[in-house]
Amino acid sequence: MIRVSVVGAKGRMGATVVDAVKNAPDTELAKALDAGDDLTQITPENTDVVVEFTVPAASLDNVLALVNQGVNVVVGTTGWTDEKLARVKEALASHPDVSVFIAPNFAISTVLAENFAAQAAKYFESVEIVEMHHPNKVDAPSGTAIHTAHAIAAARKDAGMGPIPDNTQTDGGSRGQVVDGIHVHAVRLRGLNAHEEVLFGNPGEQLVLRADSFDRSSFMPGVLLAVRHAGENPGTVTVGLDNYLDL
Ligand SMILES: NC(=O)c1ccc[n+]([C@@H]2O[C@H](COP(=O)([O-])OP(=O)(O)OC[C@H]3O[C@@H](n4cnc5c(N)ncnc54)[C@H](O)[C@@H]3O)[C@@H](O)[C@H]2O)c1
Ligand SMILES: O=C(O)C1=N[C@H](C(=O)O)CCC1
Repeated sequence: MIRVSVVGAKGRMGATVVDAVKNAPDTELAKALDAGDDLTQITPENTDVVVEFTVPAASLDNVLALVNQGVNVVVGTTGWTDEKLARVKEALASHPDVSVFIAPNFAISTVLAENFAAQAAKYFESVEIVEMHHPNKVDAPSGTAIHTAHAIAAARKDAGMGPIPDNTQTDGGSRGQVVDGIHVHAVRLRGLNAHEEVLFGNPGEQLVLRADSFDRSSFMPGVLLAVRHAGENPGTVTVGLDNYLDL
């Protein structure tokens, strides 16, 4: 049995992970901790891997503490930047037996949509991203949309494409946030969970890639997949569930 601890266990995602870990045939719950709890309770003696779903402001410190305690970490919290990733790599250099895995999105549909978007990117002049989430979400744009924008921008750059055409002369904020040259629009609407559309355009044609997570259960197969792979690449940080899919 894989012994899994959950940090952020009282949150929407953390509580769903606790149930998934209890119900999977090959995992068992070790510790379930939330804000204010002492993370030093989690040790390699009681835990094989920690799943961390908290808030962007707390996640880096949690991951650093857990790495320093010698346990593998699977992270779903958003807000990761190159600077934060560099801090994790630095910590792993002193703990070469530990691995960290971060996924902006654990839903298979969304991971596939992002992969398809990266493939489509070089064939379309225009692209914009619309992400739509429940109104309790604290960050915008979503970590997934930022990750998708970077993947599309990298594919456009590899293909030697120039800037996306846009003759907007005045913008009162209505064109969204520009991430790596790509406009990203965030919708917060009661009734939604987590949804993303990537709109591609050429003269006379459009391609729309859309992924919908209607329920948090959509993330659990991906979380369990990452848990089962935890520790495979010790001393490294891996980003993206696509690393564990046959794409
Ligand atoms: N990767 C994915 O597939 C995926 C899916 C859904 C949500 N998310 C992300 O996961 C994060 C959590 O989302 P949520 O909807 O569960 O949020 P939430 O607000 O419901 O839960 C966050 C939990 O973290 C706890 N917390 C806050 N600070 C803490 C700390 N320092 N130590 C321990 N626990 C702490 C809070 O008390 C709360 O219980 C967000 O960043 C969200 O964007 C990622
Ligand atoms: O509900 C959330 O919050 C989600 N956050 C992630 C993001 O910001 O991309 C993944 C989807 C759900």
